Parts: sequence; structure tokens; C-alpha cells
Amino acid sequence: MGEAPAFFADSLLGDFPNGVDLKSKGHKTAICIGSKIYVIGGADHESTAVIGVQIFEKSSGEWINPTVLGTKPKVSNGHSAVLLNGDRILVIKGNSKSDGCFWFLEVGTPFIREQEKTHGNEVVAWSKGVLGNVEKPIVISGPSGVGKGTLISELMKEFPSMFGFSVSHTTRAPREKEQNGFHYHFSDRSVMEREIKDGKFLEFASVHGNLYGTSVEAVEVVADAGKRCILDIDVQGARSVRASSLDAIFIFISPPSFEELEKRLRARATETEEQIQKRLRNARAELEQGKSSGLFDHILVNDDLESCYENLKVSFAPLIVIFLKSCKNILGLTEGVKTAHKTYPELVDLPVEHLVSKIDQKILINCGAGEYQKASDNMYVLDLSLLKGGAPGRTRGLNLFVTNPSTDRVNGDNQLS
Ligand SMILES: Nc1ncnc2c1ncn2[C@@H]1O[C@H](COP(=O)(O)OP(=O)(O)OP(=O)(O)O)[C@@H](O)[C@H]1O
Ligand SMILES: Nc1nc2c(ncn2[C@@H]2O[C@H](COP(=O)(O)O)[C@@H](O)[C@H]2O)c(=O)[nH]1
Repeated sequence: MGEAPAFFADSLLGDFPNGVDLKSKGHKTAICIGSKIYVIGGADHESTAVIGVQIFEKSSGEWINPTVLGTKPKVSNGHSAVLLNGDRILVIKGNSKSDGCFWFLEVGTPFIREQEKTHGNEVVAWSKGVLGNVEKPIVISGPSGVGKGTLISELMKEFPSMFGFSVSHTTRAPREKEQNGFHYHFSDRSVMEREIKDGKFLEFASVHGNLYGTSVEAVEVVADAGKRCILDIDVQGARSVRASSLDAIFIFISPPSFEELEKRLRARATETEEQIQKRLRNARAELEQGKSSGLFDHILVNDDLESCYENLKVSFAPLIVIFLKSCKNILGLTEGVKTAHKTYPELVDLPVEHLVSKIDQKILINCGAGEYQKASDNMYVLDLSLLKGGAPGRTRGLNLFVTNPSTDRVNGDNQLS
């Protein structure tokens, strides 16, 4: 339980008549979901630099300080809030550029319900909203020594500006030529365990006696750079990612035979005999699970490297793209040809004073709110119909359009009509 915010909770909602589902007063907003009122704003109980969240439980009359996961938005002079689908709140910060003004506070999504089981108390999670989308990440799994790393290197070499590697954390010692931050983030177990508890990992697993994990940031920095993310993780990790909010393509690489797998592991000469034995024992279980679980979208046999590499490209790029490879400029998979990215209104800097309303999956943001409204003031339409991802990562797929309220009409089906 926490200290009550500086206003009287019983009259909370009556005091904030400000648009559809929006109740705002000063730097705080209040959104009611069932018996709970989520009060957003004011100081966070851990840091005054970020927006705080408190929950008022109407049935007991108590204030709760929830566990707040994710990257918290910095405080601003004001924000608006809109309830979406009953399980997340869109927070629009005033005085912020468009790449930092949209935030989602998840309060009842599957991720939150899962986290509440672990933490044993109320959990909410912030997820930064990002305009536009990126292509689905690719998860590559398979037993140690099968050739995952070799195939991924080929892909990165052929298409350096299209793909980015998710740099995992691990507690294992670096091999001779491995660089910290490039091949892995080499970590202490105690540090990694604490960061896992703090919700910083998308997935983690104990693999061959060490801890390995993909941080939320490892995947998001690749997507932020506009690249398609590739994850090299074991089968347990792939299962966790499948259960997460990350929409990915899952590929399992299998060896032509167990003997060949052993030969490759030995020839690589990076492990001790004891470690090779452990990896081979684990390989049997991984092969069984990989081939039979239905977890993977594609299973590829890495016999001849070159043909496996070609099959890998076909498995996540539409066949037509591969077929068109000879007609260079049309390709999605041709290095040097930039994908046409959607452009958004550039200097969107929403004022503190703005009004929001919701029509289906569209949020109308009126920037000339109240008595100062001029005919020339902009109205923005934020389209949420293609949302992807969410906590613990970013929420992508937001589309923002500028419109002139005096000439354009907005309806539920079309952007504008
Ligand atoms: N098709 C292939 N034919 C023969 N050798 C191969 C083939 N593919 C990869 N190799 C070799 O097998 C060894 C293991 O490959 P690699 O390190 O890429 O495996 P991995 O699946 O990434 O292993 P780990 O999971 O332990 O990181 C390397 O020495 C690599 O050169
Ligand atoms: N679940 C996860 N597994 C991972 C991750 N990063 C790597 N791995 C897997 O570990 C083994 C061993 O790797 P090695 O570099 O020690 O040979 C291999 O199967 C990788 O796929 C991770 O972040 N999560």
C-alpha cells in the first residue's frame, strides 16, 4: 500500500470529464477498470524523474503501489490517457516529439497476468509506442554444433543492412575469439539473475550448465535500427518466445545424422571432452523436441551448407522474392535496395493541452483544445488497428496521420473519408 495522491479518491472520476475514457487533472489522469482506478502521474515511488502509477482499490478503499515493469516514461508537464480493450491504457505525453509521446501502460494483458503469478502482487508494465512496423524476427534453434551460427553469419554477410543479430547474455566463459557485446554479453550469474527478476529478459534458460538469455533490449535495438532481428537460442528459449508477445518465425536446424553432429562439434574444438559429452546428451533431447513439438514453422536439415542456406532464405522470405532474385530491383531480399518505409508527419510535438477521443481503433488528438483553438490547428489520427508486440518490449505498428478538422472527416473504417 502506498501514500495517497494529493486528491480525494471518492470524487476522482467526477472531477475529470475530459473526452472519451479520459479523466485528467493537472499532471495526473485516472482510468477506472472494474473495481480499480489507475492513477497515472505524479512522482514514481522509486524515481521522481519518471511518471508514477498508483492503484486505488474501490472495494477496500486502499491505495496500492504496484510493481512497475518496463522502461518508464520520463515525467512531462501533462498527458492524456485512454483505455484500450480493458487491458491497457494509452498515455499521450504533451511536449514530447512523436518518437517519445506514445506509451502503453499494460494492466491486464497475458504478460501482466503471468508476471502477477511470479511477483504475487499487482503488476503493471510500460511499453513504448513506436510508429510503423518491422518484419517478424527469426528464431533459429537446433542442437549445439549443427551450424546455426555458421548459417546466421552467412545471412548477415549477404544482407548486412537487412538483418541484425540479437546479442544474448550468458554466464559461460568467452571462447578465444569471442568479444563481449558482439558475440554475447558475458555476465555474472548473480547480475543476470537479478536482471531476469527485474523483467529485463524476453526469455532465459539453463543450457549445458550455464545461463543464457535474450534481453528485451537486445531484440528492440535491432528493430529500432529498422532491421529484422535474428535470435540464435535453444529449444527451451524458443518455447518461451512463442509464449511471449513477440510475433516471430521459428526455424529448427537439424543435422543429417547424430554422427555428423558429433564430428562437427569435435572439429570445432571449442569445448572440453566433458562439455562435448554434455552437449551431445542434450542434443538428443533437443532433436526429439524440435522435430515433434509443432513449435517450429520450418525444420531444415543442414547437410550441405550451401543448399541449407538457400532453404533458410526461402523459409522466411516469400517464394516469389527468391524467384525474383534475378530481377534485382524488385526484391525484398536484395542488399542495397531500401524497403519503402512509411513516412510520418515530421515535427509532431504534441502540446500539453490536447483533447483525445476514441473511435473504434482510432484515437483523435485535437491539438487546439479549448478556448485557444484556431482553424489552422492540427488534428492527428492515431491508428491502432495494426498494433504488434507490447510489454516487456515496445508496442509497434502505430500509424499517425495529420488531418485538418475543417475539411476532413474521420470514420471507423477508413483513415479519412
Ligand atoms: N553443413 C555443414 N557441413 C559441415 N560442417 C559444417 C556445416 N555447417 C556448419 N559446419 C561446421 O560445424 C561447426 C559447428 O557450427 P556452428 O558453430 O555454426 O554450430 P552452432 O549450431 O552455432 O553451435 P552452438 O549452438 O554450439 O553455438 C563449425 O565448425 C562449422 O564450420
Ligand atoms: N535460451 C537461450 N539459448 C541461447 C541463447 N543464446 C545462445 N543460446 C543457445 O545456447 C547454446 C550454446 O551456445 P554456445 O554459444 O555456448 O555454443 C546454443 O544452442 C544456443 O542456441 C539465449 O539467449 N537464450
